[in-house]
Amino acid sequence: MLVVDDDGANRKVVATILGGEGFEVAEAADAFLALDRLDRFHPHAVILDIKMPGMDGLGLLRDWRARGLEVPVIILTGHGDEFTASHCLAAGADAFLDKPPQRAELLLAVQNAVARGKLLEENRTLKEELRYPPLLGSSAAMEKLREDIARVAPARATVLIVGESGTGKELVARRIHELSPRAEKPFIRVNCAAIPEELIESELFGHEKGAFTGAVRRQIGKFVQADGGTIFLDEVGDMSARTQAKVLRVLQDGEVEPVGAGEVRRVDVRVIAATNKDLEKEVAAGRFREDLYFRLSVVVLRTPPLREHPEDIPELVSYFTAQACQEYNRHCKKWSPEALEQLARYPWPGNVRELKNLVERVVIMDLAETITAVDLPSVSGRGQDPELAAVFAAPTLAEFHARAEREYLKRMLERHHWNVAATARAIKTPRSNLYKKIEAYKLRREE
Ligand SMILES: Nc1ncnc2c1ncn2[C@@H]1O[C@H](COP(=O)(O)OP(=O)(O)OP(=O)(O)O)[C@@H](O)[C@H]1O
Repeated sequence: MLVVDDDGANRKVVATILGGEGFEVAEAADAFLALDRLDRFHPHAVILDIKMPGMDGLGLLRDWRARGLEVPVIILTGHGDEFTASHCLAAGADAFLDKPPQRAELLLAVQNAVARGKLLEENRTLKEELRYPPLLGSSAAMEKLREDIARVAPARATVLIVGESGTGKELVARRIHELSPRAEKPFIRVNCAAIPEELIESELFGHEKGAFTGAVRRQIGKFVQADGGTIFLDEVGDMSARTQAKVLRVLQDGEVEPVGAGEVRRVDVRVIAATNKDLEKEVAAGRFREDLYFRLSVVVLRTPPLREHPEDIPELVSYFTAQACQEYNRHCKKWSPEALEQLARYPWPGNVRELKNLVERVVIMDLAETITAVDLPSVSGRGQDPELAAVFAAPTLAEFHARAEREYLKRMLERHHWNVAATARAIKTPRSNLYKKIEAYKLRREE
């Protein structure tokens, strides 16, 4: 349990009750320490006071929830009224108790919170597994990458991961963290390209309340959140010169300066950066600081584009198919050898991400049990499907119906190897009707 209260005597009361029941209790006297304890101890629940100097309990709770921290929170306050209670519950508190806490009431709230926390944790593990699959691929290129990851993980060295979009740079960063001595500490990802220029500095380094217009609350920066752990700067090539200078300072001196704070704080953070830009070119063009580039690129790992290791496609496809079938509740599907060959010939400009999306689309469409090359028009013509384009180019509705029907029948017949009886059965139309349509649309088997 984590007890957050600026009043030491109150903390002791709660800690004594909980300690007496065998709970392990950590304490924090303010919002900053609370975050630190949260990271360090991963408590099963937090007992939080509202009135505290600096950031109050409600602000802290909102901040945690906004960042996706789901730890159960029990609010304890001496100023309990309905208005505050409804605010706390709306902000994501699990329970709201008056001070001084009644032993039985407190224990019941804690037990409920712990039960909910366990469910959350199970849920999170499942979700994480869904979101962060293992780094797949047994090709020589992927084996080499895995070896490099294992080699650099234990050191504190900064790592720069370069590679095209969708090649698994984030997965690599997570693996490095997981295999490092920091694995139990936070892994914080910042997508430098997704944050507006004027916000990135306070996002990374935090800001004081009132530091600029709109800074209504104090914000703890990502570098501080990552203290003891790893920060992953994704799309690092997209940082402004000003932010680059500040990041350089953290790398050189381990110091961060929240916007408007006027003082620095020391952090111990391992930096992993990733980019799909050619950073050397960016340096040459004067858009990226050379000194920062040298600092970041102590170790460089390259994630290979999928077209360089097409032999991994069957393994990836089988993993993503099983995953999608489970997620969308579909029967498990197989891929025909021809379909897999077709995938191997495609150049995959969007790499593994594109492959994963294609597999998901095919699974959702819920075609036959075996997926054949016919089901993959988008990869056979580099994303173009002229037949379908022709259907949608129909000038009238009647013409659209006709073209769509023709195309549909043609594909269904091909899927059933032009066995008219089987096709008719599959699409639930009389065989005679199908023969008529084949005549009318002049459908012929292509050899
Ligand atoms: N080797 C791999 N094994 C399993 N999944 C992978 C692999 N490579 C990529 N993926 C999956 O492909 C998707 C894209 O991966 P990721 O986000 O790590 O790519 P990225 O290189 O960081 O892309 P971007 O540069 O666009 O951010 C994710 O869903 C990831 O799980």
